[in-house]
Amino acid sequence: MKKTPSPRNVYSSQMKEKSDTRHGNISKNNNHAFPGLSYIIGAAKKVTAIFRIFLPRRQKSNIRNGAIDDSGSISQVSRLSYANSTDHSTESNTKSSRKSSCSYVSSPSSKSGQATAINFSFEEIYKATENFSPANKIGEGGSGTVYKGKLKDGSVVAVKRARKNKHDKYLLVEFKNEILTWSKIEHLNLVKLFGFLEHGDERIIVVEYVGNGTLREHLDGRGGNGLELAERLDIAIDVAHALTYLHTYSDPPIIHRDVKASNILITEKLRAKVTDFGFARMSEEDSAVSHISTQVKGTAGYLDPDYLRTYQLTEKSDVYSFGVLLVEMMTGRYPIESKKPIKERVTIRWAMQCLKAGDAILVMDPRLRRTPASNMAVEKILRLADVCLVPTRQSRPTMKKCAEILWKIRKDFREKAPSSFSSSSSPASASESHYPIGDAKKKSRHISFGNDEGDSYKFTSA
Ligand SMILES: Nc1ncnc2c1ncn2[C@@H]1O[C@H](COP(=O)(O)OP(=O)(O)OP(=O)(O)O)[C@@H](O)[C@H]1O
Repeated sequence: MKKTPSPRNVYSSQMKEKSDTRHGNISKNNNHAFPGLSYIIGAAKKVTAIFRIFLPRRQKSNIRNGAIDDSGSISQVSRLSYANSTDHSTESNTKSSRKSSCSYVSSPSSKSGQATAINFSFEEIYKATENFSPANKIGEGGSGTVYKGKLKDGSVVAVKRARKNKHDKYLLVEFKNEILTWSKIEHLNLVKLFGFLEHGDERIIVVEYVGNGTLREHLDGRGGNGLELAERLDIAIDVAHALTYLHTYSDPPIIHRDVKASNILITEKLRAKVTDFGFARMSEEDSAVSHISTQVKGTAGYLDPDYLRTYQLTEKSDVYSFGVLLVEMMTGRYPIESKKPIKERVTIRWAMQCLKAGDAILVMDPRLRRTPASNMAVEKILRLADVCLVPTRQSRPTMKKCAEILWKIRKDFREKAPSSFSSSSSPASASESHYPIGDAKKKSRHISFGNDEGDSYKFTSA
């Protein structure tokens, strides 16, 4: 177990903040015993030909947008890790087609189950994206710009080009961390890494293209018509599977640290793939180490308060973020709604209060069709969210348990509303009535998920 410094000291005097209000990512560095060093070095040793690791030497707080204090108010804070510069000059590199300075790799088509990532050349990347043609631009994130590309073997890929910042070595550390972590991952519900390019101040990641927008866009109705409950349940289960794989079946276990609706990409069949491993952390080799004391990173509104308080990172921080995500999926709201009345601003707080008052129906996304079966399913999903969100991490379920509970909810919902799973599903109409939710008054944290016959999953929190 790592020795943890006093969070108070770190907060009071050793954090620097910088502002970028577009994003909500948070990164707070505890550098007293910065285990990132040992982690990166350890991980680097394990991979045969590896990156030269640049270790952070200074302390900083990296918070991209709003953080919530105990009273639920939002303070403007920022993130340093990715720079503001939009300098994407291609000229300096257009003549270069040499391989990048990172040389770890193998073929993306390898079936060995080993980590795979191609070390792309500039030439390949330029060809794939037609010189980063604006016509191929598909998105812009806190870390840079994303382009659609086509590799010479015909694979369609997303090319993520990091924003340049020569002065911030954290960018490089994060980039290398992302490649190292991502290259170890292979799961249907996780976006696959194809390769990377790192040379000078140019940092590019090439990943599987998932072309149907983000979950957040779907919830906003920007892609499709807002997702039916059955589709949301399938997506929640996909995310639970992805996180179960990372926590339980990947070697070493991986904590994603930035689970949020905009990091979940949706396929044409409305299934989910989790992306973005910029903040992910691998657990130490030593299985006795159950948590890591580290920089606090994540996104405002999704961040585990226990992690913020103690700097101890465990997989239960992802479980907390997953709880926030479930609430987001059931309500359609963002985790922080700064334009709503005060009591509704922090969506999880508002939703959980309504749930406990027996009014889960009030928080249900107005786009969702109201039926007795869907009302019941939403209530059960919110109860699962409630246990994911308990303040003490030990009391939260594992992701595997969350997946099992969601399967059961889906099975019951399918039995009660088979038509919800057919193609005839349509969004709620304003005229459809609201049905009361049965058993909504349960206030105990000891909850059961199951059918009326008592066939249930139980989870008891503290
Ligand atoms: N693999 C992909 N396939 C298709 N589109 C993608 C892919 N990855 C990202 N995008 C698109 O690019 C946008 C920006 O993605 P990116 O991961 O850089 O940023 P973000 O997750 O929104 O922000 P941040 O990096 O600050 O968390 C996404 O919202 C999505 O629309």
